[in-house]
Parts: sequence; structure tokens; C-alpha cells
Amino acid sequence: MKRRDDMDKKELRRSQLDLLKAISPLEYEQKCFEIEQRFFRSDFWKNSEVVAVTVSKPPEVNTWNIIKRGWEEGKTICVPKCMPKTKELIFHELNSFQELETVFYGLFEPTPSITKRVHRDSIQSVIVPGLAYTEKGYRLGFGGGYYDRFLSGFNGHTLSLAFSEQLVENLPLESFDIPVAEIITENGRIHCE
Ligand SMILES: Nc1nc2c(c(=O)[nH]1)N(C=O)[C@@H](CNc1ccc(C(=O)N[C@@H](CCC(=O)O)C(=O)O)cc1)CN2
Ligand SMILES: Nc1ncnc2c1ncn2[C@@H]1O[C@H](COP(=O)(O)OP(=O)(O)OP(=O)(O)O)[C@@H](O)[C@H]1O
Repeated sequence: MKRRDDMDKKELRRSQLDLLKAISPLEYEQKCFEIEQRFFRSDFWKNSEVVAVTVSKPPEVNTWNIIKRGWEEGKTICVPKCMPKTKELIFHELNSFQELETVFYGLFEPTPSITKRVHRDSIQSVIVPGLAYTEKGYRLGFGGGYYDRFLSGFNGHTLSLAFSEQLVENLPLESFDIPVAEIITENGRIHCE
């Protein structure tokens, strides 16, 4: 039987996704632009040479321009690959969108045979994805527990990009949940620590 918190989370995921899907295309573009602009001005971005980021899929905040800007600025951009059996997340250096492949869930992942693996210790900063966040930086993800596992033992900087619609009063918290240090929305920056 599923635990009560898991059921809550499942419902929360569904309702957050519905909320995000209801953002109109023009509003989506504008908010993504504002989040991006604020992000590029942040110390997080300026001080990170090796950055881990997901390849976004709507209705998530768009990360494609961040990847491109990173390449322009000579940063090392690492993107995640899921290991479904162990629920482990590994990162590979991405230098072209053509190095991506679709493995499952309609998500883009690095093609392992043509990209170099980057170990966790070499990653300075991680942009952590999620569906909902509290102002303390706690996060509801897609449910794999991939980032919770990756972040336990990660000592670098963490940040999430979110629409203000993704900020919630509270979330069902569990012992393994690791908060992100800051959140950038179209309206401002939240310092969580
Ligand atoms: N763009 C993007 N890429 C990303 C993430 C993300 O949030 N956004 N991830 C962030 O972690 C990882 C992928 N996360 C995943 C999380 C769960 C499942 C999955 O298989 N889910 C179950 C349902 C789980 C549930 O609802 O309880 C399934 O579909 O069977 C797949 C991928 C890595 N890449
Ligand atoms: N550090 C960990 N060690 C072992 N199991 C974990 C850890 N973190 C999470 N899990 C397991 O992973 C499952 C999914 O966790 P959770 O619902 O918190 O995922 P999520 O935060 O929504 O997803 P993600 O971290 O991928 O964005 C849970 O059943 C949990 O037991």
C-alpha cells in the first residue's frame, strides 16, 4: 500500500502540472525571458564554470537559452542521464544539441557514446528542476527521487528556476529532501538558506 504522503505528492504533481499547462504561450515566453535575464545577472551564473542543468520540456521553465549562453561564454554544460534501475543521475558534458537522444519519458538525455561523463565532484553548480517549491527551497520533483539522491553528498551551489505559480506554502517533507539554496522567479530571487 502507498503511504499517505506519496498519494499527496502524486496529486500535487498533477495539480501543479495542470497549473503550469494553463499558462498561455505568450505569458510563458515572457516569464521565461524574465527568469533567464535575472539568472544571467546572478552570482550563481557568473561564478560557475561547470554547470549542471536539465534540458527543459514545456511547461518547465525553458533552459535551452541557458545552455546556449553557457557555450557562448565557454562554460562547461553538463546534462543529466537517468539510471532507472538504481535511480542514480549521472551527468555528461554537452557541446551540441545533436548530442542528445530521447530515451524515455520524452526527455532529452546526453548520448553516452559520444559525450564525456563528468563526475559529481567536478560540478560546481546545479540548476535543480521541480514542479513546486517552498520559500525554504524544498522541492517537489517528478517523483524519481533522482535529484534528492544526487544532492545528498553534493557540496556545490544549487538553484532552481521557477514560475511564481510554482511557489507553494508547504509540501509534504521527508527525511531525504534536500532544499535548494536559492530560487529565481520572474518576480525576483529567493534566498532559501
Ligand atoms: N527536463 C527535465 N529533465 C530531467 C528531470 C526533470 O525534472 N526535468 N529530472 C528530474 O528528476 C530527471 C528525470 N526525472 C524523472 C522522474 C521520474 C520518472 C518516472 O519514471 N516516473 C514514474 C512515475 C513516478 C511517480 O509519479 O511516482 C513513471 O513515469 O513511471 C522519470 C524521470 C532527469 N531529467
Ligand atoms: N537520498 C535518498 N536515498 C534513498 N531513497 C531516496 C532518496 N531520496 C529519495 N528517495 C526515494 O525516491 C522516491 C521519490 O522521492 P520524491 O518523491 O521525493 O521525488 P522528487 O523529489 O519528487 O523527485 P526528484 O528528486 O527526482 O526531482 C521516494 O520513494 C524516496 O523513498
